[in-house]
Amino acid sequence: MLAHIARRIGHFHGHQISSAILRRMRASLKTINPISLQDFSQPNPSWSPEMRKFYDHYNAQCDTDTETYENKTGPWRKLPSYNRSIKHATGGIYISKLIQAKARLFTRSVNEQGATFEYVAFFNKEEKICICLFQPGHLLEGAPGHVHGGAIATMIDTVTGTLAGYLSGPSVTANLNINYRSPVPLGSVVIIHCALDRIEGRKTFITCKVTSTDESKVYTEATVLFVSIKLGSLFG
Ligand SMILES: CCCCCCCCCCCC(=O)SCCNC(=O)CCNC(=O)[C@H](O)C(C)(C)COP(=O)(O)OP(=O)(O)OC[C@H]1O[C@@H](n2cnc3c(N)ncnc32)[C@H](O)[C@@H]1OP(=O)(O)O
Repeated sequence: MLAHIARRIGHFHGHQISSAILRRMRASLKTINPISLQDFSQPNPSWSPEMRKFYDHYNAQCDTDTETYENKTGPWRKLPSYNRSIKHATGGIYISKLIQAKARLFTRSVNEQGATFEYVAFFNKEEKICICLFQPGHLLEGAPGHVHGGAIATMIDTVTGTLAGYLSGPSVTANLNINYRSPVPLGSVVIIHCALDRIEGRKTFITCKVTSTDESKVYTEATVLFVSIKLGSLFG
């Protein structure tokens, strides 16, 4: 666990971060609470047998043991998912300390297991792709019995953004273009497939497709543009 924390402090999505930002983050580490380092993408009782089956399938093909962080062989890396983008970083971006203390990553802001965004993502560095198993919960309803389009957009933004971050460093979404092909049933399990299209200077173009687990049904297709930024610009 400690090695994992150290890796998270020195890197953002695998990219080295500047020493000034690092100093601020280290200073704020004094307040670290081990409980708050919970990885929310670990299996929990709300996961359906199908979600668990596909998690086991990809987890078995990972390059790092999820529990011990020891190396093994496999093309995938399971990405941990915390409830803050960059934990404990301080700076001028928050209106008040109260907001800073209460801020949570949107997809991890509801504590009730299974109610909203249950997901786990895996990254394949060699192929520059990311897949995410997503089980949308009952609080994400849009059309009756189906998932709200904004919730689907949120997950597409999150997973493509994660891939862009790993490939190009700190980036923000500049353009998100979505075609909704078929409604996603609440409580089902879908796979969000993301792939690098191209990188042009600061611009990273990612394509995305949401499908059923057997990939026979396409629910959603998207293209997303991320623009890389200096991490310091987020900290004032
Ligand atoms: C482990 C933790 C996991 C945590 C995992 C969590 C992942 C969550 C991911 C969520 C990500 C978000 O939602 S981020 C939040 C939503 N997004 C935002 O708030 C971004 C707001 N927009 C901005 O800040 C800005 O507009 C930028 C940074 C995008 C661009 O501003 P800039 O830095 O001044 O750069 P600028 O010169 O304008 O643009 C650079 C190049 O991009 C092009 N460009 C810029 N915007 C666009 C656009 N909308 N459509 C087409 N092209 C564009 C320009 O033409 C230019 O191309 P050329 O001339 O070079 O060819």
